Parts: sequence; structure tokens; C-alpha cells
Amino acid sequence: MSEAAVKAERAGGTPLLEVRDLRVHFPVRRGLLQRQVGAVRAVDGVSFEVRRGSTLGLVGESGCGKSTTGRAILRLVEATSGSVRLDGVELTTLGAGALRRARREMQMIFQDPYASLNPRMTVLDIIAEPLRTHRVVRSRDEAATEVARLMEMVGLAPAYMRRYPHEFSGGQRQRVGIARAIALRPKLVVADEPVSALDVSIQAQILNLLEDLQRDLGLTYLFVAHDLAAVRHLSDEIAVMYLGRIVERSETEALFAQPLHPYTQALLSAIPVPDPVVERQRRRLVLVGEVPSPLDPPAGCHFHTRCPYRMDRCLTEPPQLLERAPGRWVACHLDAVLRTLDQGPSVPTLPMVATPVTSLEP
Ligand SMILES: Nc1ncnc2c1ncn2[C@@H]1O[C@H](COP(=O)(O)OP(=O)(O)OP(=O)(O)O)[C@@H](O)[C@H]1O
Repeated sequence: MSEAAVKAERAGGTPLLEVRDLRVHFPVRRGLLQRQVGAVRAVDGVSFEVRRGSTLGLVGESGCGKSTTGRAILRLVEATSGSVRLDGVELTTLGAGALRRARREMQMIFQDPYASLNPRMTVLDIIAEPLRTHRVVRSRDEAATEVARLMEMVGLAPAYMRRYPHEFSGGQRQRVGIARAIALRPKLVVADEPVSALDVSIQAQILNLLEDLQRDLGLTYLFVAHDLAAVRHLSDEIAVMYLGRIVERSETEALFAQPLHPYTQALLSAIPVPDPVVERQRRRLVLVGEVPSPLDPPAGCHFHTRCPYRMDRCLTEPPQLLERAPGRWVACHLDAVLRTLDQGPSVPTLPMVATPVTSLEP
């Protein structure tokens, strides 16, 4: 846990971000009359909190609703229902003026730093834009001084502020995106796959920068990524999403030591282990097939079509996300989830309780 998160917890502070039963359904329309024929249930009842100064990693396969969750929190897409409170303020019902003021406090870092930066604007104008919009700076000189400070904070030479995005490398462009995101000193930053478009050699540098900025500015992060390994280093807690719902939420190291939900186990077993002996001995749970369509998700537990442990109950009854042990939230009907906890962290996978529908490699 970051120092700021430890301090906030000792002070008994409320979480900075509280999301309750958030749903985002995109209507699907057909025909001349554009009648609604269904809805993509991108986010289907998601609840979590993020403590001040901490990082929550939101992970899951492509299409499971991670980005939409992040975008709905910032109101870049509208929620269908549910509540999002930032520092106690309900965001989903804010009017235009109040929302504009609230936007100072929450910013986004995008995956593709080239697509998200206007190629016709200089870095100076890109970083200064939010400062001007919110009247934090009133003159060109003031803007240039503040932009120079921000560039230094993210490891860029201010001498390059009059250059254009295409004159920078991918990693440098992401630094520009980060400088713009922190320009208004937000409380919350939603980072949507901030390193997945970058060379592996650059990824660690950007993650380190995000960590330094969190420490120095007390930022709270929601870190969205498809890859569990990518979020491990930065996240205090991890929430695993599958087809619009959170299936497991836990403090990071506990989740890696003992993943409880079969889907989390599958995601973790996809991460290669450097030791070849351990790798050979590992029981791998390999997911077969694609994530089903969020237009018509399976009834009951959304994961049942791919779960090796499914029982009759899973086909009809959606499992609730329940705290099965302190800080360990799991949405699964298997009693084996609890038994695994009783047996301590040496038990790496759930016992087999039903006919496998995915392959289990020895
Ligand atoms: N504006 C939209 N209109 C209709 N459907 C949408 C819209 N935005 C997203 N979706 C759908 O909602 C589902 C969730 O998408 P989302 O981008 O949130 O998933 P994700 O987990 O972030 O995946 P990725 O990593 O691929 O971005 C997908 O099926 C996607 O096609």
C-alpha cells in the first residue's frame, strides 16, 4: 500500500471513490424506425471503493467492460443506473456546470498517446489546454511557466514544449498525456491501459513515473488493464471483471498468492513463471473460447459457460460478490472457495467438483 493510502487508512478516512451497482447498457437499435432490439450490458452492476492515495487495478479480458467502467465514472459515457461518489459528491446526477467543476478533480490517461493527443497542437498547447479551460493560467507566459514545471515533473525537457506530438517517441508522448492529466492536480486519475501500447523496455519507466507522481501528489488511481501482471506492481487492490461484473476483489498480494475465483485462477495461470521446474509442475487452467457476447450474457453466473467447476445452481442463480474472508470478495457459488481459504495459501487451485468444460493441463 502506498504511504498516502496507509495514512488515510490510519486516519479512518472515507474512500475517495465509491461506486455502487453501476450499470452501463448501450441500446442496440435496428430498422428504419431505429427500434431498440436489445442492449449491450457493458457494465452490469459493479460496486467497489478506492481508498485515497491508493491504486485499484481493474482487470479482465477484452470486452469485459473495464474501459466503460472507467469512462462512466468520469462521465465520458452516461451510466444507465447506479451511483458514483467522488470525495462524497454524487457525480451521476451533476448538472453541466457542476460537472465541469468536478472534472478538475478527475482525469484520464489513455492507452494510445498518439491518438489521444491532437497532432496539430504543440505540446505547450496540449498541456496548457485544461489550465486555460479552467482559468488556472491567464496569460501565455503563465501557461508556459506552468507547462515547463509539469514537463519537468514527468521527465520531459521544457525546451521541447513548442514541438508537436509526432516529434516525440511513444514513451515521451505518454509523458505528455500524463502531464496534461495532472495539470489541474486531480484527486482521481483513471489510467486506461496506459502502457500496453508501449515497448516493453519503456513500460517500466512509465509505471515508475506514475508511482512517483502518486507519492508526490497523493493521487488515487483506477488502473485499467487486461493483463494481471501489468497491474501487480502498482495496485494496492485488484478487481477482476468478467462480462460486466466483478468476480473477485482483493488486496493484490493475497490475490496473487491465492486466487479464489476460477476465472482469476485462469488469468493467473496464463502468466508464465520464470522457473522451468515450477512451470512444469504447475496445474494450468486454460480458458477455452471467447468471452460470450454482452448483448446476450449467459444466465446465472456469467462465467458458467467456461468454468470447469460449474454446478446446476450456476446456470440460473447469479452469485453475489460476498466478503468470504477479511478483504477477500468473491462471486462464486462453490463452497470450495471457502474451503480453499481454510486450507491456507499453500493450496493453489480449487479442487475439482464438476466435469471440466475447459482443459486442465497437468
Ligand atoms: N459506445 C458503445 N456502444 C455500444 N457498445 C459499446 C460501446 N462501448 C463499448 N461497447 C461494448 O461494451 C463492451 C465492453 O467494452 P469495454 O471497452 O468497456 O471493454 P474492455 O474490457 O475495456 O475491453 P478492451 O480492453 O477491449 O477495451 C464491449 O462488448 C464493447 O463492444
